[in-house]
Amino acid sequence: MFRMLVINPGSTSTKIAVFDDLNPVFVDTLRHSSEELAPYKTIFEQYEFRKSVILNALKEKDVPVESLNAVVGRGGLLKSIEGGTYAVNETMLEDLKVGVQGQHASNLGGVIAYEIAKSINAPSFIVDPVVVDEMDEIARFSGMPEITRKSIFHALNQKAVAKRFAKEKGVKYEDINLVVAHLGGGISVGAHRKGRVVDVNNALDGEGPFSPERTGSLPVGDLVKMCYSGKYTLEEIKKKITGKGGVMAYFGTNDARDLDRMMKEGNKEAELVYKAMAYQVAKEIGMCATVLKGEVDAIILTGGLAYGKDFVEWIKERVSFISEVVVYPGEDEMLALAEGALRVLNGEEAAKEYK
Ligand SMILES: Nc1ncnc2c1ncn2[C@@H]1O[C@H](COP(=O)(O)OP(=O)(O)O)[C@@H](O)[C@H]1O
Ligand SMILES: CCCC(=O)OP(=O)(O)O
Repeated sequence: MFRMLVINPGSTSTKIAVFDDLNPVFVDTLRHSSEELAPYKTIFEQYEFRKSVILNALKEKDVPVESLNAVVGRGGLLKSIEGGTYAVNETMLEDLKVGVQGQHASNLGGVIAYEIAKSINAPSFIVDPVVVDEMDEIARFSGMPEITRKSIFHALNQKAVAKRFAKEKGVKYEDINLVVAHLGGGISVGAHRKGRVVDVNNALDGEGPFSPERTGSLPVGDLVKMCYSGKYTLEEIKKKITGKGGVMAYFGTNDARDLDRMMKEGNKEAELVYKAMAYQVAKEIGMCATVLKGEVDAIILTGGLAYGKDFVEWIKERVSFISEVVVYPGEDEMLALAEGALRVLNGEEAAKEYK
């Protein structure tokens, strides 16, 4: 039996779990308000805060660090790579610290996993990081030769729920076509063609629907004017797109439950913004259906926002004509991380090397 600590830092939460093989000892979601994270200027400055949250949770649950056989983290903005389980190595640590493709909480997953594992001489891994890239060549064009579209998305959960759906239907993931919408702090909508995510919006950096804390795609001319207005620094503009965009920009919160509550209290503006987010998700799903030439076996809605009953209904009413819509609220990321690490610990597969 192998005991694994699983660490999953997201933009609005740190999810942690301990598994004995695939049996959960505990699973916990620690949500972080925007005020709580506001004092940290960079993702890396959150390192001590997020690590202490994890170590405290282990203490509270009476799980000694020494009882762990491995630590696995959600991997971050590394160079684009194929999916799988990777051993954390020096090159990866450097790239996570720098954030070679940008800044996101998941950059801390591998780093914290490595540090905790090192203290007990155990191995550390990441699985299906946010830079998994299976995009078709045709999907990479932006219309400006200097800019290539990138695959940055909730790869771990999109793949995990897609495989769960296939298993429940008794078919192989590699034999079906799906559109998967991960609805979290960031939103990604991916076209899965026979086991490969052939197109997906960059969920981090200004593509796709707006989300609880991101703008998604913007009217580019207006954005350029804003950039040259002299009113904002580069860092301020970047923050307006990722972190302070979307629902956060309209209402000062990245917690969709606040939006839900405001709507139920009769706030019409909150209702419209909430509905507009669902509208944009539905449009993105429609786009992915065209990528798959209309051959869509199912649309899967997942992530924290998929707990919102109204939100799910608003999306469903626009996309149900395409195919069956299946809802897996929350995520299967913790189990997927444990499974990825266990396959290596059991010797079923070798850990991939990050170069
Ligand atoms: N019951 C719920 N109803 C509506 N939104 C919810 C609910 N539970 C969580 N959320 C929202 O889901 C978002 C976070 O999703 P999650 O997938 O956990 O994000 P991340 O991993 O990106 O931090 C937040 O905006 C949160 O408010
Ligand atoms: C970087 C892409 C994944 C992402 O946006 O995750 P969160 O929703 O957890 O921020």
